[in-house]
Amino acid sequence: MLLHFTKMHGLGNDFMVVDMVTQSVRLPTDKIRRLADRQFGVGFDQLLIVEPPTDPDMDFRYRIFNADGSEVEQCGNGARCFAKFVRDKKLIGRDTIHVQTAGGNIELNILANGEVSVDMGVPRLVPEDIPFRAQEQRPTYDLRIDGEEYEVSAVSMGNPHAVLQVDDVNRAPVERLGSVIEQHKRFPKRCNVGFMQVLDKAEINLRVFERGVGETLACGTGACAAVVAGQLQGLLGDDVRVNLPGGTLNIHWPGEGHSVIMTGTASRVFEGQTRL
Ligand SMILES: N[C@H](CCC[C@H](N)C(=O)O)C(=O)O
Repeated sequence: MLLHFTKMHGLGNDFMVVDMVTQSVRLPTDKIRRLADRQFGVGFDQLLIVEPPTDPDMDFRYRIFNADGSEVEQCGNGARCFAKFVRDKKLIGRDTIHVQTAGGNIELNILANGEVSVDMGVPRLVPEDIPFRAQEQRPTYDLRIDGEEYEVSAVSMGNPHAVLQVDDVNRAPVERLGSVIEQHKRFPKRCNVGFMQVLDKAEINLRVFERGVGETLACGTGACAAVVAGQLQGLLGDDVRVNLPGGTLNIHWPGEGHSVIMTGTASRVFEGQTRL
Protein backbone atom coordinates (compact mmCIF):
# COMPACT_ATOMS: atom_id res chain seq x y z
CA MET A 1 0.00 0.00 0.00
CA LEU A 2 1.48 3.36 -1.06
CA LEU A 3 0.88 6.28 1.34
CA HIS A 4 1.18 9.81 -0.08
CA PHE A 5 2.20 12.54 2.37
CA THR A 6 3.52 16.09 2.60
CA LYS A 7 6.42 17.00 4.89
CA MET A 8 5.84 20.39 6.54
CA HIS A 9 6.99 22.46 9.49
CA GLY A 10 5.97 25.39 11.65
CA LEU A 11 9.20 27.11 12.80
CA GLY A 12 11.05 23.78 12.65
CA ASN A 13 8.38 21.77 14.54
CA ASP A 14 8.00 19.21 11.78
CA PHE A 15 5.08 17.17 10.53
CA MET A 16 4.10 14.37 8.21
CA VAL A 17 0.71 15.46 6.85
CA VAL A 18 -1.58 12.80 5.40
CA ASP A 19 -4.77 13.47 3.42
CA MET A 20 -7.29 10.86 4.54
CA VAL A 21 -10.02 12.60 2.52
CA THR A 22 -8.80 11.23 -0.82
CA GLN A 23 -6.95 8.17 0.55
CA SER A 24 -7.75 5.71 3.31
CA VAL A 25 -5.06 3.88 5.27
CA ARG A 26 -4.93 2.33 8.75
CA LEU A 27 -2.03 3.66 10.83
CA PRO A 28 -1.68 1.69 14.08
CA THR A 29 0.55 3.02 16.87
CA ASP A 30 3.56 0.87 15.99
CA LYS A 31 3.44 2.07 12.38
CA ILE A 32 3.24 5.71 13.51
CA ARG A 33 6.29 5.22 15.73
CA ARG A 34 8.19 3.63 12.81
CA LEU A 35 7.26 6.48 10.45
CA ALA A 36 8.33 9.03 13.08
CA ASP A 37 11.80 7.53 13.37
CA ARG A 38 14.38 9.88 11.87
CA GLN A 39 16.67 7.01 10.79
CA PHE A 40 14.27 4.22 9.89
CA GLY A 41 11.23 6.23 8.85
CA VAL A 42 10.12 9.59 7.43
CA GLY A 43 10.97 11.42 10.67
CA PHE A 44 8.64 13.94 12.35
CA ASP A 45 7.56 15.45 15.67
CA GLN A 46 3.88 14.88 14.89
CA LEU A 47 1.76 13.07 12.29
CA LEU A 48 -1.22 15.17 11.15
CA ILE A 49 -4.23 13.40 9.64
CA VAL A 50 -6.74 15.37 7.52
CA GLU A 51 -10.20 13.75 7.62
CA PRO A 52 -13.76 14.69 6.73
CA PRO A 53 -15.53 16.22 9.76
CA THR A 54 -18.04 14.33 11.93
CA ASP A 55 -19.44 17.75 12.95
CA PRO A 56 -21.49 19.13 9.99
CA ASP A 57 -20.57 22.71 10.95
CA MET A 58 -16.87 22.02 10.46
CA ASP A 59 -14.87 21.82 7.20
CA PHE A 60 -12.42 19.14 8.33
CA ARG A 61 -11.40 16.93 11.24
CA TYR A 62 -7.74 17.18 12.25
CA ARG A 63 -6.11 14.33 14.19
CA ILE A 64 -2.68 14.68 15.78
CA PHE A 65 -0.26 11.92 16.81
CA ASN A 66 3.03 12.50 18.64
CA ALA A 67 6.21 10.70 17.60
CA ASP A 68 5.61 8.15 20.39
CA GLY A 69 2.30 7.25 18.70
CA SER A 70 0.05 8.91 21.31
CA GLU A 71 -3.00 10.73 19.90
CA VAL A 72 -3.33 14.21 21.37
CA GLU A 73 -5.88 16.99 21.55
CA GLN A 74 -4.23 19.96 19.86
CA CYS A 75 -1.19 21.19 17.90
CA GLY A 76 -0.73 24.88 17.18
CA ASN A 77 2.11 24.77 14.66
CA GLY A 78 0.34 21.87 13.01
CA ALA A 79 -2.87 23.90 12.67
CA ARG A 80 -1.05 26.52 10.57
CA CYS A 81 0.46 23.80 8.38
CA PHE A 82 -2.97 22.15 8.14
CA ALA A 83 -4.43 25.37 6.69
CA LYS A 84 -1.65 25.66 4.09
CA PHE A 85 -2.00 21.96 3.24
CA VAL A 86 -5.76 21.98 2.54
CA ARG A 87 -5.50 25.20 0.49
CA ASP A 88 -2.49 23.99 -1.54
CA LYS A 89 -4.25 20.65 -2.17
CA LYS A 90 -7.41 22.54 -3.19
CA LEU A 91 -9.41 20.60 -0.59
CA ILE A 92 -11.05 23.96 0.20
CA GLY A 93 -11.36 27.28 -1.67
CA ARG A 94 -11.76 29.61 1.33
CA ASP A 95 -9.10 31.34 3.45
CA THR A 96 -11.16 30.84 6.64
CA ILE A 97 -11.26 27.18 7.65
CA HIS A 98 -13.22 25.62 10.51
CA VAL A 99 -11.55 22.53 11.96
CA GLN A 100 -12.71 19.94 14.45
CA THR A 101 -10.03 18.59 16.81
CA ALA A 102 -10.09 16.35 19.87
CA GLY A 103 -9.21 19.43 21.93
CA GLY A 104 -12.02 21.62 20.60
CA ASN A 105 -12.97 23.36 17.35
CA ILE A 106 -10.57 25.97 15.97
CA GLU A 107 -10.71 28.58 13.20
CA LEU A 108 -7.79 29.02 10.81
CA ASN A 109 -7.30 32.18 8.72
CA ILE A 110 -4.81 32.32 5.85
CA LEU A 111 -3.53 35.92 5.66
CA ALA A 112 -2.54 37.90 2.54
CA ASN A 113 1.15 37.63 3.49
CA GLY A 114 0.91 33.81 3.58
CA GLU A 115 1.04 33.58 7.37
CA VAL A 116 -1.76 31.81 9.21
CA SER A 117 -3.70 33.18 12.17
CA VAL A 118 -5.42 30.60 14.38
CA ASP A 119 -8.14 31.13 16.97
CA MET A 120 -6.88 28.50 19.44
CA GLY A 121 -9.95 28.77 21.65
CA VAL A 122 -10.28 29.79 25.29
CA PRO A 123 -7.53 28.43 27.58
CA ARG A 124 -8.73 26.07 30.30
CA LEU A 125 -7.45 26.98 33.78
CA VAL A 126 -9.64 24.93 36.11
CA PRO A 127 -7.34 22.12 37.36
CA GLU A 128 -9.69 19.25 36.52
CA ASP A 129 -10.07 20.57 32.93
CA ILE A 130 -6.31 20.64 32.30
CA PRO A 131 -6.05 17.98 33.90
CA PHE A 132 -3.86 18.88 36.89
CA ARG A 133 -4.25 17.68 40.47
CA ALA A 134 -4.76 20.76 42.74
CA GLN A 135 -7.17 21.86 45.49
CA GLU A 136 -8.02 25.16 43.75
CA GLN A 137 -7.18 27.20 40.61
CA ARG A 138 -4.10 29.44 41.09
CA PRO A 139 -1.76 31.43 38.78
CA THR A 140 1.07 29.13 39.90
CA TYR A 141 1.47 25.91 41.87
CA ASP A 142 4.40 24.47 43.85
CA LEU A 143 5.59 21.20 42.31
CA ARG A 144 7.88 19.07 44.46
CA ILE A 145 10.61 17.30 42.48
CA ASP A 146 13.53 15.39 44.10
CA GLY A 147 13.14 17.38 47.31
CA GLU A 148 13.06 20.76 45.52
CA GLU A 149 10.06 23.06 44.97
CA TYR A 150 9.38 24.39 41.45
CA GLU A 151 6.77 27.11 40.79
CA VAL A 152 4.74 26.18 37.68
CA SER A 153 1.61 27.40 35.94
CA ALA A 154 -0.83 24.80 34.58
CA VAL A 155 -2.78 25.68 31.41
CA SER A 156 -4.69 23.68 28.80
CA MET A 157 -4.98 24.79 25.17
CA GLY A 158 -6.88 21.58 24.62
CA ASN A 159 -3.64 19.84 25.56
CA PRO A 160 -1.96 20.13 28.98
CA HIS A 161 0.99 22.49 29.63
CA ALA A 162 3.21 23.29 32.60
CA VAL A 163 5.05 26.64 32.32
CA LEU A 164 8.06 27.64 34.44
CA GLN A 165 9.86 30.98 34.53
CA VAL A 166 13.66 30.87 34.01
CA ASP A 167 16.29 33.64 33.96
CA ASP A 168 17.90 32.41 30.72
CA VAL A 169 16.36 29.81 28.38
CA ASN A 170 19.84 28.92 27.10
CA ARG A 171 20.79 27.70 30.57
CA ALA A 172 17.44 26.06 31.43
CA PRO A 173 17.53 22.31 32.35
CA VAL A 174 15.05 21.52 29.56
CA GLU A 175 16.00 17.87 29.03
CA ARG A 176 16.34 16.86 32.68
CA LEU A 177 13.51 18.86 34.23
CA GLY A 178 11.27 18.68 31.14
CA SER A 179 11.17 14.90 31.17
CA VAL A 180 10.50 14.77 34.93
CA ILE A 181 7.64 17.30 34.84
CA GLU A 182 6.18 15.72 31.68
CA GLN A 183 5.60 12.54 33.71
CA HIS A 184 4.74 14.18 37.03
CA LYS A 185 1.90 12.43 38.88
CA ARG A 186 -0.03 15.70 39.25
CA PHE A 187 -0.46 15.70 35.44
CA PRO A 188 -2.52 12.50 34.98
CA LYS A 189 -2.35 12.80 31.15
CA ARG A 190 1.31 13.92 31.24
CA CYS A 191 2.06 17.45 29.94
CA ASN A 192 4.15 19.69 27.70
CA VAL A 193 6.71 21.73 29.66
CA GLY A 194 7.52 25.34 28.73
CA PHE A 195 10.61 27.22 30.01
CA MET A 196 9.81 30.94 29.73
CA GLN A 197 12.25 33.87 30.01
CA VAL A 198 10.31 37.15 30.25
CA LEU A 199 12.19 39.94 28.42
CA ASP A 200 9.47 42.58 28.88
CA LYS A 201 5.65 42.79 28.85
CA ALA A 202 5.61 42.27 25.07
CA GLU A 203 8.34 39.66 24.49
CA ILE A 204 9.51 36.32 25.86
CA ASN A 205 12.02 33.62 24.97
CA LEU A 206 10.63 30.09 25.23
CA ARG A 207 11.84 26.50 24.96
CA VAL A 208 9.38 23.58 25.16
CA PHE A 209 9.87 19.95 26.13
CA GLU A 210 6.88 18.40 24.36
CA ARG A 211 4.81 15.50 25.72
CA GLY A 212 5.49 12.40 23.64
CA VAL A 213 8.38 13.95 21.69
CA GLY A 214 11.00 15.78 23.80
CA GLU A 215 12.32 19.28 23.07
CA THR A 216 11.11 20.66 19.73
CA LEU A 217 12.26 23.77 17.85
CA ALA A 218 8.86 25.34 18.43
CA CYS A 219 5.51 24.58 20.09
CA GLY A 220 2.43 26.60 19.12
CA THR A 221 0.19 25.56 22.00
CA GLY A 222 3.22 26.00 24.26
CA ALA A 223 3.60 29.60 23.10
CA CYS A 224 -0.11 30.21 23.82
CA ALA A 225 0.13 28.57 27.26
CA ALA A 226 3.23 30.60 28.17
CA VAL A 227 1.53 33.92 27.32
CA VAL A 228 -1.53 32.91 29.36
CA ALA A 229 0.69 31.89 32.29
CA GLY A 230 2.71 35.12 32.07
CA GLN A 231 -0.39 37.32 31.87
CA LEU A 232 -2.02 35.60 34.86
CA GLN A 233 1.11 36.50 36.86
CA GLY A 234 0.94 40.13 35.71
CA LEU A 235 4.18 39.78 33.72
CA LEU A 236 2.83 40.11 30.16
CA GLY A 237 0.42 42.29 28.17
CA ASP A 238 -2.20 41.26 25.57
CA ASP A 239 0.21 41.06 22.59
CA VAL A 240 3.41 39.09 22.97
CA ARG A 241 6.24 38.09 20.63
CA VAL A 242 7.32 34.57 21.54
CA ASN A 243 10.89 33.76 20.47
CA LEU A 244 11.39 30.00 20.12
CA PRO A 245 14.58 28.26 18.91
CA GLY A 246 12.96 27.78 15.46
CA GLY A 247 11.50 31.28 15.10
CA THR A 248 8.94 33.77 16.43
CA LEU A 249 5.16 33.53 16.95
CA ASN A 250 2.81 36.44 17.68
CA ILE A 251 0.29 35.65 20.41
CA HIS A 252 -2.72 37.78 21.33
CA TRP A 253 -4.79 37.14 24.46
CA PRO A 254 -7.19 39.79 25.84
CA GLY A 255 -7.64 37.83 29.07
CA GLU A 256 -9.69 35.16 30.84
CA GLY A 257 -12.75 33.95 28.93
CA HIS A 258 -11.30 35.06 25.59
CA SER A 259 -9.65 33.04 22.81
CA VAL A 260 -5.90 32.99 22.30
CA ILE A 261 -4.94 34.05 18.74
CA MET A 262 -1.68 32.65 17.38
CA THR A 263 -0.12 33.98 14.15
CA GLY A 264 2.92 32.64 12.32
CA THR A 265 4.31 30.90 9.26
CA ALA A 266 3.72 27.45 7.80
CA SER A 267 6.16 25.78 5.40
CA ARG A 268 6.00 22.88 2.96
CA VAL A 269 9.30 21.01 2.53
CA PHE A 270 8.57 18.12 0.13
CA GLU A 271 5.93 15.72 -1.20
CA GLY A 272 6.60 12.07 -0.52
CA GLN A 273 5.22 8.56 -0.68
CA THR A 274 6.06 5.53 1.39
CA ARG A 275 5.10 1.87 1.09
CA LEU A 276 3.32 0.59 4.24
N1 LIG B 1 3.22 17.40 22.05
C1 LIG B 1 1.90 18.02 22.13
C2 LIG B 1 1.19 18.00 20.76
C3 LIG B 1 1.86 18.90 19.74
C4 LIG B 1 1.92 20.33 20.20
C5 LIG B 1 2.90 21.24 19.47
N2 LIG B 1 3.66 20.63 18.39
C6 LIG B 1 2.23 22.52 19.01
O1 LIG B 1 2.66 23.13 18.02
O2 LIG B 1 1.26 22.94 19.70
C7 LIG B 1 1.05 17.26 23.16
O3 LIG B 1 1.36 16.09 23.42
O4 LIG B 1 0.09 17.85 23.67
